[in-house]
Amino acid sequence: MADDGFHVYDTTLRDGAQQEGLNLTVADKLAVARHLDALGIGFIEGGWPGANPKDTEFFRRARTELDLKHAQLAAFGATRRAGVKAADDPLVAALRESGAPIVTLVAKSHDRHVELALRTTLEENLAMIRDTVSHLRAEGQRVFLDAEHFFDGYKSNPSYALEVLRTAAEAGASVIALCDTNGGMLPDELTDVVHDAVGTGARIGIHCHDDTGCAVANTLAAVAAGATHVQGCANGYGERSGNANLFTVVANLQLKKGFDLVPAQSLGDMTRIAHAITEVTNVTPNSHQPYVGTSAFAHKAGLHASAIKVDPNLYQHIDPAEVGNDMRMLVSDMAGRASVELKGRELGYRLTSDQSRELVDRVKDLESRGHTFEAADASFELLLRDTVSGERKRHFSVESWRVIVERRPAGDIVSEATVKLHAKGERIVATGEGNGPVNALDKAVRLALEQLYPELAVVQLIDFKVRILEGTLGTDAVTRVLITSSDATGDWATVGVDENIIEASWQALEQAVTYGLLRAGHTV
Ligand SMILES: CC(=O)SCCNC(=O)CCNC(=O)[C@H](O)C(C)(C)COP(=O)(O)OP(=O)(O)OC[C@H]1O[C@@H](n2cnc3c(N)ncnc32)[C@H](O)[C@@H]1OP(=O)(O)O
Ligand SMILES: CC(=O)C(=O)O
Repeated sequence: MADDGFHVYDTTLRDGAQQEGLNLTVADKLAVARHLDALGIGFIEGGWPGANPKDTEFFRRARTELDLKHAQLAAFGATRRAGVKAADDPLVAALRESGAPIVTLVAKSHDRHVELALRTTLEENLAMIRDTVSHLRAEGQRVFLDAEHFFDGYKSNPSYALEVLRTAAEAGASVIALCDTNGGMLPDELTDVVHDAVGTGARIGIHCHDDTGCAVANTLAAVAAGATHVQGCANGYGERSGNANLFTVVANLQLKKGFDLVPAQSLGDMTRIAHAITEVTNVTPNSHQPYVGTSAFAHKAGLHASAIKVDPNLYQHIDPAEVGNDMRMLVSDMAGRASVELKGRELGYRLTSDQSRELVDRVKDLESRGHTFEAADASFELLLRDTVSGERKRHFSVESWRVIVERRPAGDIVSEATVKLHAKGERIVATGEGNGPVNALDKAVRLALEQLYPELAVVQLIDFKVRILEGTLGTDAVTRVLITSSDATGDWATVGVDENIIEASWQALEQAVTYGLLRAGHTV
């Protein structure tokens, strides 16, 4: 087989789908395949046709519905069963009929598995590999082989494990991926085994699971030892602790090791694609995921910020733009002047050194009382504006608020809030009813302000989190409320803290409305 360059092989739709809680429809699988293709991935394993109707359907629909620009599809399946001809095995037939140009066969390479799981002889296992590979090759398909449990098999019986590789290569498999199926390997011991496998002359690939937290490191070690085909899953999805995170592997090889795996422009789309895939899989994105996580370039420590102010490279291993991510400053009690100055710049403000110092002091003081600004960007921006202008400026002021919670004779519980506000020279009294006190307060404030500020109609309260914090400085426990609000173009979070949960909610609500009005262009 002519050398077709280094392979990046994705198995999200097969091994990734083996993750607990991940369940993809055929339409989801087609959508993920399109995202991976847009990233420039070379091979996409679509599933195991014949094993379940969904995967069979995926390959049928892929023929007409997938217009892949970069990737080739691979169908995954097992070697023929013991004692059966490859041509007569129905699961092998499904691979043949999948229409995929490539078949990836999983084969046993661990003597104990052959004897205990397949319940056949070592010779028959080699025959199963030889027959199935040659049969599919004769049918015009390219064959890759996943040598299951290769590393554990090598420890148990190295000559047999290597014989599996030779047999597959001689029968026409163009790549043999060494699988760390149980995910128990560490990079140093894996390297030696990969060297021996490369020594057989077969083209070697690598497929690692993350049970030791080393799947990416093991993949890179295998490449250093001569593997030229890497397998993994989007966002590290996979059975148990997951598979090697293919996005991390690709970014590491391309940005650190000089491999030319995907177009630079596509690499710059990696963060967007990683998140788009989480939308399809409905798995909460891991904010700490290397390269593409929202926290991957988020800086909290004051000392880091002060160095970043001089040169971002001092605390970043790459320019986040290379993978389509952004640097973010987090403001908290670990901030220093540089942190708030950079955060201010991010928000479009230039702070003087006195203003930065005052703002840091206010942040540290408020955080010591339970506020949290890294989770409440909008509250931080309001605090920054107050600091810059030297006074607390709001679109409205509050004379008073009151909430009544009533259990009615029928058993339903209704909350009623009354607010008395001053805005644009008017005194406004409004009452709102809701299913809880905060809902009632929210309705009352809107009712009071919507006539003066009609834009509030699109502002919605979308999340409300309450946390009871231990008392500090000898005080009783206090309540922290975080509110997330949204309008047509985005969302923002605000924080309130008080011993009384309704007062804490009110503070967060009042800031949420104020910030919503600023977003709508109402300056104060
Ligand atoms: C390491 C990996 O992740 S490999 C991928 C694993 N993925 C999956 O298992 C998901 C899809 N699997 C399935 O849908 C089903 O397991 C099927 C359709 C493949 C097989 O289903 P069943 O026929 O009901 O059998 P079962 O699931 O119990 O599997 C055991 C059979 O597979 C055989 N088998 C196991 N591994 C292999 C192999 N590498 N090559 C050939 N046969 C194998 C066993 O010998 C056993 O055969 P037997 O029934 O003749 O004794
Ligand atoms: C084939 C495969 O997924 C494994 O051995 O882990």
